[in-house]
Amino acid sequence: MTAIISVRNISKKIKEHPIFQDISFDIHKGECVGLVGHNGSGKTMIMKAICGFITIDTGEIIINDEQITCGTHFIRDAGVLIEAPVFLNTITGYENLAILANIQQKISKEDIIHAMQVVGLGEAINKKVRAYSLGMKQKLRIAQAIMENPSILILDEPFNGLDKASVENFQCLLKAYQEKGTTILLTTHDDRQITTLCNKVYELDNGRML
Ligand SMILES: Nc1ncnc2c1ncn2[C@@H]1O[C@H](COP(=O)(O)OP(=O)(O)OP(=O)(O)O)[C@@H](O)[C@H]1O
Repeated sequence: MTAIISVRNISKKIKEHPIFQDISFDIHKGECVGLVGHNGSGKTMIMKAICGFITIDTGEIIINDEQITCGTHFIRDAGVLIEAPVFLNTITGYENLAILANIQQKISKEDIIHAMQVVGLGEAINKKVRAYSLGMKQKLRIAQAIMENPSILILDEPFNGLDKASVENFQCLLKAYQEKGTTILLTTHDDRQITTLCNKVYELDNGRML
């Protein structure tokens, strides 16, 4: 079976400091793969490379048979949650997502509202983002990642800031996505999420795969 995401021998240095070295792995359709490792081990940077947000020095990244190249070929049909997006505080959560949805023009108002409801923001659709709590902002980021019903999800510590019930809700959501064939790459520092969700786990130490 051809891999949806194929990472082949990628390496990157910044100012002679190795960020990640000789990383290779494949992710097949419907798999949920976990990247784990201590702070600064390179998880986020590898995810950024996979999305085409940063350059790599060597190796290649192939997604759905297309080579990812920073600046020209970004990941497509993917929901990405890496670092905090800049939400506008003075408008509602819904309006923020509507602005972002307008870029691709793939989804309707109902799709945005549905995404907000499934992550547990049903009551906060028309609330200004400045009145959102930390966990609510995290749910808005998740809603943004899933709203276009992407075939790939790249999620960097998606459970951060979520309460217990919201963690369980999001786990169920990810399981459902996986069952319908969504390919998922996630990082988390919580072993329970890895055990519950991931088919495969890759551990990083100082930019190298163990
Ligand atoms: N913009 C940057 N310029 C230089 N070095 C950077 C930059 N961003 C990250 N790094 C370095 O890259 C290495 C890997 O960082 P990365 O953010 O990928 O770690 P991580 O495994 O995601 O950590 P955490 O668990 O804390 O999120 C670290 O040594 C970090 O200092």
